[in-house]
Amino acid sequence: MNFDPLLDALAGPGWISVPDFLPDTMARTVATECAVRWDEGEFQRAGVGRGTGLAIREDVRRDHVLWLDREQAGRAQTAWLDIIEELRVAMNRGLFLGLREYEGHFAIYPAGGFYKAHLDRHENTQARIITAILYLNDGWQPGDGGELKIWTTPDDKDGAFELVEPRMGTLVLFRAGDFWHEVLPANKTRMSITGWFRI
Ligand SMILES: O=C(O)CCC(=O)C(=O)O
Ligand SMILES: [Fe+2]
Repeated sequence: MNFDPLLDALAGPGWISVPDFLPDTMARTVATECAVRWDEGEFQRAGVGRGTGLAIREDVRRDHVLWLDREQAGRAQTAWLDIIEELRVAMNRGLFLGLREYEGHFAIYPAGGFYKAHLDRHENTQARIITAILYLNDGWQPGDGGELKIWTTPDDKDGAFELVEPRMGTLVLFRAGDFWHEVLPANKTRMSITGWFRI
């Protein structure tokens, strides 16, 4: 894969949205694996914070997550983790980010789900450097909701923003500590993989 446009965007504006980053056939198989694990009841309510500060906050976010795990990954999930690893190496080569690992989870927002405006960097740790989100919604249409609202000026939560439609195969990358973002209420079940490259 050619990651140059992604690296240029991260070095410049600091964020990018890439429609059809994953070919449809592959994105669909990832989505199917996600749906199967959901049906098997393997997801948990997502929390806010980390460690002993982790709390369920229905006023802040209403998604359910399942952490990716190479040991338990199906074929599609493994293929995704391989692409992520290639991207990690490319970012380290091109941008000298010194990223050591990736942590990611499937996320499902049932109808009515949202995630209020936030930054992806936890208090007291700088470890999450780059956020990567892959959307898995087949046939997403305006009106389905669940757009990602991202404020496009670093550290700014009031100014210019863009809305990203969570369409099957779209990838969003941004510098985790710099960009305020929010998931608008979903009107239909919304699926994705969200992950972070860490130092
Ligand atoms: O799914 C999205 O569009 C964003 C999710 C998010 O912001 C997060 O999980 O931290
Ligand atoms: Fe986030």
